[in-house]
Amino acid sequence: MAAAAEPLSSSLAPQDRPFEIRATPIGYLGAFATRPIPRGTLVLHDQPLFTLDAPLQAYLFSRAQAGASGGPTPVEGESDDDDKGPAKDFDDFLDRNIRTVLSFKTAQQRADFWDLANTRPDLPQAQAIFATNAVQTSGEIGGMFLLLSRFNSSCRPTLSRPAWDPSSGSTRLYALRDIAEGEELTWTYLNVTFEFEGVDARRDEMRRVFEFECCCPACGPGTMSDDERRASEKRLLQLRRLKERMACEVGPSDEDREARRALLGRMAALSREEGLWETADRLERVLEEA
Ligand SMILES: C[S@@+](CC[C@H](N)C(=O)[O-])C[C@H]1O[C@@H](n2cnc3c(N)ncnc32)[C@H](O)[C@@H]1O
Repeated sequence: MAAAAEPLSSSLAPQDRPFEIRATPIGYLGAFATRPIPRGTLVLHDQPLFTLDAPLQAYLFSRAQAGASGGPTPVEGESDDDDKGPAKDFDDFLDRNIRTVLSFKTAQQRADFWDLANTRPDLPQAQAIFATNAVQTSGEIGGMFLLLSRFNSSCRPTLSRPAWDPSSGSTRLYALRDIAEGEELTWTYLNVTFEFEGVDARRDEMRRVFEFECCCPACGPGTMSDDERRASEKRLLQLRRLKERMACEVGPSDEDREARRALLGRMAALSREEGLWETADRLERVLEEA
């Protein structure tokens, strides 16, 4: 299988990876290209240090609250914290389970985990690091990836969103366009349904979901001139309107089909102008089949 031939980024020496982790101009860490990366290149391929299945954890917590004992031991996350008494709440329960999982990892892996960003001081520390960095693998399962955790979000990302492969238990991120040496490697934390929203709506959504102010090149203050910002907002508004019109062009006639194709072509071109490369590629694939 082709996937098996692609080495995990974490198994490569840092100098063999096409990126390095270093400070961004803002001060926190990020990943930067150390050489030109052609469009389509597999940039990051990694396996999680561990995963947490949210529904399973909720079930285990309710079981622990109910004082359940005996019966089969659940596979994931049952900790041996009996000496500390019952967990105070769900966050405490998750924190303990993460610590238990970590106790089976190497000293280096544990040190790398504790070194990751923590923007959730409201949570117990292990759970806070998980909440700051975990990435969805499949369904409601969160994956804790040590390298991917250093990649920041951008609303005009240079990389695709992480694509989870259940057969290899690994995730892959690809270059969406040619990337120059020194450019930051980013992906979009926001769900694609938000891709056509304007800067204020995106920033609000980032704050609501991820609890930080988005400083990416498309959102950060001073990253665009007023003219560029106006042009961007106009393109996004056009894209939202075209998307609404697409929903109406569902008829079976040749004319309807041509109208759909014209809309898709216009949307793909606008997306590309806006730097929404992944969306443009997706629309072009739909256009080929329309
Ligand atoms: C998964 S970590 C990314 C790596 C992190 N910057 C570091 O220093 O390790 C996620 C955190 O990075 C910061 N971050 C990521 N993308 C950002 C963005 N577009 N604007 C502002 N902060 C961002 C936020 O603090 C967020 O909680």
